[in-house]
Amino acid sequence: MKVVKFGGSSLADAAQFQKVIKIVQADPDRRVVVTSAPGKRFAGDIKVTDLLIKYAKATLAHQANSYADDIFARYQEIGRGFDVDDAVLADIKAKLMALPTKSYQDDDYLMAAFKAHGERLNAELFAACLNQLGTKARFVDPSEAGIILEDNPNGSTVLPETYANLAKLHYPNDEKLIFPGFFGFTKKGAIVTFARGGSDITGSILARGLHASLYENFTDVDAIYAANPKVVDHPAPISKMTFREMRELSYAGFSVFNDEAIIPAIEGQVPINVKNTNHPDLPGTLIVPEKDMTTKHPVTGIAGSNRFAALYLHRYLLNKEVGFTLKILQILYKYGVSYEHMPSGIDDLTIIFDRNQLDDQTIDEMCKDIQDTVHPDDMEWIDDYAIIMVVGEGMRAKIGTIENIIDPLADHHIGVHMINQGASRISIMLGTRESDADNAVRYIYQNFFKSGVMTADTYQATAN
Ligand SMILES: Nc1ncnc2c1ncn2[C@@H]1O[C@H](COP(=O)(O)OP(=O)(O)O)[C@@H](O)[C@H]1O
Ligand SMILES: N[C@@H](CC(=O)OP(=O)(O)O)C(=O)O
Repeated sequence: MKVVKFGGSSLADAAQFQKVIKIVQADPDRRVVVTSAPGKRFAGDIKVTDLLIKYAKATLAHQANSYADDIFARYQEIGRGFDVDDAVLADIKAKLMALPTKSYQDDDYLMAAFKAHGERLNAELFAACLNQLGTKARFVDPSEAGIILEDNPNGSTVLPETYANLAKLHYPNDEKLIFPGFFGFTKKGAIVTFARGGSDITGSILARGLHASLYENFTDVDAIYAANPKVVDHPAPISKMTFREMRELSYAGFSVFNDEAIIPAIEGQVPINVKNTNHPDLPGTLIVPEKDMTTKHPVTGIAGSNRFAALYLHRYLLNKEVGFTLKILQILYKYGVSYEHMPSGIDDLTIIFDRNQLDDQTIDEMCKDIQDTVHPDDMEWIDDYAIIMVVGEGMRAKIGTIENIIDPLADHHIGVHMINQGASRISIMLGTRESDADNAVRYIYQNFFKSGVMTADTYQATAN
């Protein structure tokens, strides 16, 4: 049995729905389908999830608005394209209109419930379209399947009982089960969502919980490429990579697959196949537990992400001082802030944060507290910090990779603030200024893939 997930770009309108339905019908093993909310139809379009966020904010601000009509228009266009029953569309409209009238634990839970309706209504509509075309399908609510998540409304994680519940779920041979992605329920029954891009996580949880033989993840690119195609022109496609490589690359900016979504697949050892809805016959990228790696090709991919900020601290004899780091960690704990990395030198420490979890007021108060508590000689908040991650299982056995990463950056006068080739032996992490990040990815890519180090063609040939 295969679990198959379709992203927002694959379900953006009736024409895309048509392609997805053909894919689902083409393979009887595709028995469990996960849908995202309708995504962008063209550059500059707005995803339904983003419209729902605006709708929630307007509701919280008691502002009159027409977002429910705008959102409904997206579903109506799709439903009309398949002649679905008027009652199905009327039900979608009623659910959208009713959202502001329901009661919620607090504003964050309201936001989660609004957002979740993007996938919920799309899954209901998708099931209706399949049935209309004669393919038996049933919408499955996450509460019915027992997808139980932590009490964290907009960045939740799965609880272990979900897997015990999924073990009891029956999936018949003659009926497709259609699950909405992105959300689940708390033990108290409130809707909570994963972080943005979290429909990938739902697919992965179902693949693990239902012991799928494959998790197919359909999107709008032919493969996962060795660099983001929006940064590097025609990057080399990756035909096969390991779970660990994907985890590191998605963490550092390969947004094609959510970084948390890899975890359930690893736990269940379910291979993932990322494929293109618009070219379903192409093989895409296969993500597997282990792969054969020749030492000739150290790098699989290069990712860059601007979502970071850093706090740099300098104090002489830092290495001799007992409890310096502990005091800082206690301050982070007090503000409920987690850190991503903490590279250090003899007298220096840099703490790298995910900028998305911090507001300006928290940064000010936290920095003041650190200043007053540990009295550093020098302290700097770097708001425009980027992380570049160069990843490849082949790096473990290859000496000299670091030169091929650093040299092109030095040649182009790109400052590197941090290099970390620590615990993970399959990646090297660099810190740069945000404005340098895209160029850093381009120059490193060129050095490995376009010069004598490795070409896109030889890379593909060996990866196959
Ligand atoms: N290394 C990469 N390879 C392929 N796509 C990438 C990569 N890095 C970033 N992307 C982006 O990820 C996008 C697909 O992810 P996403 O927009 O979340 O799709 P979906 O709507 O299917 O969920 C691609 O269109 C591409 O712009
Ligand atoms: N619709 C949600 C969840 C998601 O995973 O979407 P997509 O598959 O379009 O990335 C979002 O936009 O965050």
